[in-house]
Amino acid sequence: MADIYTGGDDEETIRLVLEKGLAVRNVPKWSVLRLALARSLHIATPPSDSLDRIEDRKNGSEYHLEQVTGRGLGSGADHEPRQDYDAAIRALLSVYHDTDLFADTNAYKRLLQRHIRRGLREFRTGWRVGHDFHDFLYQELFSQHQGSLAQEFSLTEELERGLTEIGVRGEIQKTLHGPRLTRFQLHLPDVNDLDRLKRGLEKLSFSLGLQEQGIFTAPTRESKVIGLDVPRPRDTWESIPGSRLAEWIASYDAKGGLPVWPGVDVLGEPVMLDLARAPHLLVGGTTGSGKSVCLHALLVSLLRGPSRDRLLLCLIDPKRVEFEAYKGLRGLYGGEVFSDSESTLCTLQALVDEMDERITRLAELGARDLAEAHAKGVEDLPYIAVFVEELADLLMQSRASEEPLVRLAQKARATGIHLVLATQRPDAATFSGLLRSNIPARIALTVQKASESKIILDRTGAERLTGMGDMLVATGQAEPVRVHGVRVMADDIAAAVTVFNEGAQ
Ligand SMILES: Nc1ncnc2c1ncn2[C@@H]1O[C@H](COP(=O)(O)OP(=O)(O)OP(=O)(O)O)[C@@H](O)[C@H]1O
Repeated sequence: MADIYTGGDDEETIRLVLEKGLAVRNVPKWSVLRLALARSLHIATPPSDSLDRIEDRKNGSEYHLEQVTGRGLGSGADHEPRQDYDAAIRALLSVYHDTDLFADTNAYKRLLQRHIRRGLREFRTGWRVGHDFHDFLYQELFSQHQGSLAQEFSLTEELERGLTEIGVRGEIQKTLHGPRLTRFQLHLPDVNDLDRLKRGLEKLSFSLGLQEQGIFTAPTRESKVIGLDVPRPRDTWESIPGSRLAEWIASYDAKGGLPVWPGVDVLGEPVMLDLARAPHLLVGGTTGSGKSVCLHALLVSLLRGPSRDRLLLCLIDPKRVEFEAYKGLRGLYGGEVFSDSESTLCTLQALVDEMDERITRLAELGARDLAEAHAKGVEDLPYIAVFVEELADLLMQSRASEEPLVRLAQKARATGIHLVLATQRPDAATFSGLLRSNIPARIALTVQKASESKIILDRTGAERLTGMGDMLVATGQAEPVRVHGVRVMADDIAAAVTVFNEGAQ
């Protein structure tokens, strides 16, 4: 009898990882199972027992402990290297689950299977074919490492040398560490040094070997002191786990509205924006920049947020992959995730009708907006947050969808209907003038060209971000804020959906 079972979706993930991710031949499938186990053990909370249910057994497979943990291997062979890690893995899981799994082999196998299936699910939801799998795994497994003192020291020295090279005389007064960047507070005795510094930023990045990632300046309150945000090597980055969202929401006291937390600022403080005030948002970034993870952070914020009992989500996903995890949500507008162009167009038109009805209703109530209607005790008008996963695909499939989108962007603000439009192709055809002028809030993840940054933010800069959820968040007129995104994973989404559904019962 086999020890570990997988489903059809697990097997498909294993196949993709081997063929497209690791790009290797003749490597056994169970080596991916081992990677999946390592991935799952990096998550602090135990895998859920719902992972015991295997939907598609027919296309699944079976594995033995000999393959996965090497049980029994090498024990008798004289000169072969020992490859039996079973006791080590059993010990690891015993500590993780705080139970003696040496005394209960069935429980051991069950937990091992849960971990492996959770790890595979993380690969499925976190990694996309076409993205670098090694990079993905590296980030997943090693991103929590802190920078050493020696690294910090050498970065300071290199920066001082680079500043001299571009002719800037400055003194580093303070060094502050954020999750990915180090902020150097630089005192410039001569104001002309500021011009030299700004002109020389590209050379300075080059001198520090930062390639396309840039050094950004940040104003400070002190006279003649400027902040220089310098990216650190990737293995010193601190990832921002999805569990932080629940903490931030719990300590948020204001009632109502649609607060969302895309991530933390350069120094690690949470950054919030209220979608109800935004009132519509564009999220742009090249493929692999972290757009989908960012959308999940916004969605999880809403599902756990203060208006969760008055919220409908309208999810439109022409790619059909990103919003799978929300299919069981009770608060889905229209009861489904929309993907084909016909039903999407109908839905957008229905939203325009809903908006018009709400405008009349608000006028009758004497309320200026939905928040005022709620304050007057109106119960039957929930907020509706409309998420479009890929605006460019939607418009390519159905140009007619633009008209209802523009009408919503122009007039839906007061009625509590808010748009979040995401695209990996921020160009003038996708984000047309009419949408641009009515979608004031923007999030730019890393883009390839400065011109794309200008389309999203009306300024350059996003082409010099560090990728993987690094973003510039602009609301209204204020300067964009640099934000490192929350790393939301499948478990965070599943937990938020459960919290929401329990409240909706
Ligand atoms: N906030 C984050 N912290 C750490 N890593 C991240 C973060 N956001 C994204 N990543 C990494 O970047 C990868 C790509 O993210 P994501 O799938 O969201 O990109 P995308 O822009 O939606 O790509 P595509 O447009 O191809 O779907 C993730 O698998 C993850 O490894």
